[in-house]
Amino acid sequence: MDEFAFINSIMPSQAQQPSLIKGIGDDAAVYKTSGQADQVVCVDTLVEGVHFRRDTLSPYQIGVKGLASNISDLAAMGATPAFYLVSIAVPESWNEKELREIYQGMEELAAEYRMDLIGGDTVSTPAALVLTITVIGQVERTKAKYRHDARAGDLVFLTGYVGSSAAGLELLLKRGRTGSFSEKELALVKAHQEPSPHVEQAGLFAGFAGRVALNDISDGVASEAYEIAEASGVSIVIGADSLPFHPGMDEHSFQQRLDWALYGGEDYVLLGAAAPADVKELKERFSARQLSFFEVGHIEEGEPGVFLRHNGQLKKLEKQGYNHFQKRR
Ligand SMILES: Nc1ncnc2c1ncn2[C@@H]1O[C@H](COP(=O)(O)OP(=O)(O)O)[C@@H](O)[C@H]1O
Ligand SMILES: Cc1ncc(C[n+]2csc(CCOP(=O)(O)OP(=O)(O)O)c2C)c(N)n1
Ligand SMILES: [Mg+2]
Ligand SMILES: [Mg+2]
Ligand SMILES: [Mg+2]
Repeated sequence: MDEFAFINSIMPSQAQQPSLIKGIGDDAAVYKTSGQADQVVCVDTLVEGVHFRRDTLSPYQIGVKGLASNISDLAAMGATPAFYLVSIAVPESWNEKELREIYQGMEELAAEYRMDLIGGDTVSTPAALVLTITVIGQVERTKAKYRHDARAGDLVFLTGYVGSSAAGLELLLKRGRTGSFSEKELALVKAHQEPSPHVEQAGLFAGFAGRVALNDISDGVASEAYEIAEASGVSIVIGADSLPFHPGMDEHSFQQRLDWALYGGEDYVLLGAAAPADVKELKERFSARQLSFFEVGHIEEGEPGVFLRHNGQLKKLEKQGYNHFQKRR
């Protein structure tokens, strides 16, 4: 069984509510309200042993990363975060101080975006700690950005470095979070532990009149590019030499950096596509705010697929990346 095939199998065939704009199939759901804004909602879970271990994230960082990864899904729709709800399942091995630290991590990030905690649930569990966060945000009516909006002729872009989180995770799995790291290594470790969701960037996309397709990088560039390709019915070509890597990865081989970027995931930067003239305009707007914007490829007509241009050759990539059910039957 495959995670994505499972999700497809449970997708309702039609909506009951006329206010629904987008249900399952993008980073978050979008629905109309009677006001000026459309509402945007999504939920994501962190599981001990799957998304973190006690030796990869501190309790504070579990809170930060849990909320950051959710806010990132709102950003991938062009939305501004507003509210969150937290469900926590706690095994006996976690004490009250640690739980408070998890909440402190969420609170500090929430304060940056003026988000309110408005509810949740607290239960016990026999084994691993599970943190499930629902976030709610808004976007100006009809301005949400979708994976299905890429067209042949578009340029493909990224709003930040890719591969850093996987590189940081590898360091953490080797040395643990109390290990010693050089300054460069620490930047990678932090990218894994405390990612910054691209909310300001989301605002620039939402405020842009042109068509933009967007997705955030949770499972790796290859997998997220496939999601845009499949949703838009297009073929994506990515230039290996155009992928932006953190200088902390300089001493690793190019192949290693490429693998981390394409298949590592958890970078929580935005991957998108827009027409060349619009990309030029977006680039200027990003530059004026001193935000990164990297052109990494283009869109062609054809069967949905993702290709990597490397050393003058074009290679079709597998839809590989982090897949929760990959090893199951
Ligand atoms: N168990 C589930 N039940 C209903 N919808 C789901 C379930 N799991 C995932 N989805 C939906 O499937 C889509 C893809 O999910 P996912 O790959 O987790 O997105 P993301 O990587 O942006 O978090 C989203 O629209 C999500 O809401
Ligand atoms: C201890 C540990 N092992 C492995 C990973 C790598 N990892 C776990 S989940 C994941 C993918 C992202 O999580 P997911 O639940 O798929 O987020 P979503 O796509 O729903 O946003 C990755 C790369 C990790 N973060 N920590
Ligand atoms: Mg996402
Ligand atoms: Mg998800
Ligand atoms: Mg995933």
